[in-house]
Amino acid sequence: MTLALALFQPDIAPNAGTLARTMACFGLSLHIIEPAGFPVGDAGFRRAGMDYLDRATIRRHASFAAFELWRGMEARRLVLCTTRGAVPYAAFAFAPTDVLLLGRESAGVPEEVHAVAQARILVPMAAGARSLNVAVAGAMILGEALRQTGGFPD
Ligand SMILES: C[S@@+](CC[C@H](N)C(=O)[O-])C[C@H]1O[C@@H](n2cnc3c(N)ncnc32)[C@H](O)[C@@H]1O
Repeated sequence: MTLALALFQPDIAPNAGTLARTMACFGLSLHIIEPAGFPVGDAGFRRAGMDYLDRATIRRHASFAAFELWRGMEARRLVLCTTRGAVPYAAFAFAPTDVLLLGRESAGVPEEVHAVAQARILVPMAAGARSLNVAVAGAMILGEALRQTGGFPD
């Protein structure tokens, strides 16, 4: 089993496409928790994902409950990436089977999802900065998780 990335009800198709491409480049799977703010096959999603989408492993979950069912079966830890996180991501000890959850662009994740996560991590930012673009935050955190767990392809 390898690291996975999940998007909670993503709003912006090109961000999701960018992350689908990123995951395809590392041979990892992307999980999309519905409802997304764009249809399957959205042009912006395809433009950002380019031909990498042909080799991307993307799994859509109908709801957070359905995602949780899958996660339970795989016995993966849920690591929430959040601007309200307590642990700076580089100081966090990632496991090779973690699923890294990113919130929606407009609103992050609801309280109940915050509460379910086994860990909450953040990319520290300068005072006054609200948040990073979700694809940038995801790429930074994924890179550190891959580095720590030896997950980069040879
Ligand atoms: C544009 S941000 C969401 C901003 C939203 N207003 C909020 O309060 O969460 C979209 C997602 O990117 C991730 N993100 C953005 N900046 C981050 C940071 N500095 N540390 C960790 N995750 C971050 C989080 O998963 C966040 O839910």
